[in-house]
Amino acid sequence: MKYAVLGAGAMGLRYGLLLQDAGFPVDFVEIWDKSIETIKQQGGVYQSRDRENKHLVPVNIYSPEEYQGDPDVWIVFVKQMQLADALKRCKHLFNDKQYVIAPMNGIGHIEKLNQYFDSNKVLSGTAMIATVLNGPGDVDFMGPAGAGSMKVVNQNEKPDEMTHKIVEEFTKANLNPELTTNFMGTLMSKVILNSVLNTLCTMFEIRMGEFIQAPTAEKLGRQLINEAFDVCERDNIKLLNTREEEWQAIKYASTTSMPLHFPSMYQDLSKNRPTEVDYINGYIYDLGLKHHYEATTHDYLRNLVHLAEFTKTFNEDSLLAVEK
Ligand SMILES: NC(=O)C1=CN([C@@H]2O[C@H](COP(=O)(O)OP(=O)(O)OC[C@H]3O[C@@H](n4cnc5c(N)ncnc54)[C@H](OP(=O)(O)O)[C@@H]3O)[C@@H](O)[C@H]2O)C=CC1
Ligand SMILES: CC(C)(CO)C(=O)C(=O)O
Repeated sequence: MKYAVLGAGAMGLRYGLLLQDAGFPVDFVEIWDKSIETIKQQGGVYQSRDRENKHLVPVNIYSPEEYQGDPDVWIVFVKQMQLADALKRCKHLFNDKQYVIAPMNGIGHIEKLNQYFDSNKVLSGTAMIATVLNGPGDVDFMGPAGAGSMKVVNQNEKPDEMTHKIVEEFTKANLNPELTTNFMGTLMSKVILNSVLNTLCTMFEIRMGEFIQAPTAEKLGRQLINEAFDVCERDNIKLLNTREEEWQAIKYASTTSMPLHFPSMYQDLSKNRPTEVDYINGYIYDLGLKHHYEATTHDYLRNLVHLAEFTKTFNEDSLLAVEK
């Protein structure tokens, strides 16, 4: 099938380049001007693995306004905050034959996708695939070839022929997809993992492998997991994991599958950009509120991440102004 990847950042490039390498036609539709300019100018994307073997891979890249293709499947990988604008800029490109899959972190994307795609053609999922964007058009795949895995899930929880074809082609591309039929349970299991790892590693500027060695890691992690599970139970979400399994998944990712990874939230903070925390811990807190339950630890942590964002953009001049 023909794919268009919306977002040529870390994950968009990883998915698109792997599919292209497996022989499928891929176009990249990018919303970040600097990235389009750089990729066109350098004649492709620089791809490396664990910082080694950096090489140039030619790609097709367009702005939404330039693109004229009609893909079978859109793969959407932008930050949650960018999605509404990205979809608006692409709306002339969408039609009712196309499917969309968006395995982004956090929750906030589904209702936005539903403004343009019928829910029967919306797939989401989760990506346990660590990837770093060194800069525009320069992507680093973390882990050996074939590393990482993902879950694929239909919004209507009814896998059809197209779903199976997507899973088959993603398998050929080494993305290791597993099909599930529990929409919210699948998404929330990853939201919970990110609510622990992305926030805590980001604020302390540490890799996942450093976090997990901390004597307090388990206590911190389990408290967040317990609160998030309490919220999900109130919302009748049947999670894929038990509380214990969720902690073990965090432990496994941090010790075995990606210990050297700084979660993607850190990559935002370190470049002085806003994070997705409102779509992760913020989503858990807001969902709790709907059931008159306050997930206070998640709220507190969300605000700590916002404090970290603020300190990164703090301007010394404003302090001088306060002194006067
Ligand atoms: N990276 C990962 O390992 C994983 C990410 N995800 C999820 O995938 C989705 C897409 O994330 P991801 O692919 O990581 O994000 P991206 O790499 O797409 O983020 C790139 C965006 O960051 C901004 N940016 C500005 N300056 C820079 C710079 N110097 N270097 C890098 N980026 C810059 C640009 O937007 P602007 O200028 O508008 O700020 C650009 O569009 C998110 O939901 C994320 O949580 C899921 C699993 C793993
Ligand atoms: C790869 C992983 C799972 C690490 O938490 C992730 O989702 C991220 O970096 O945002």
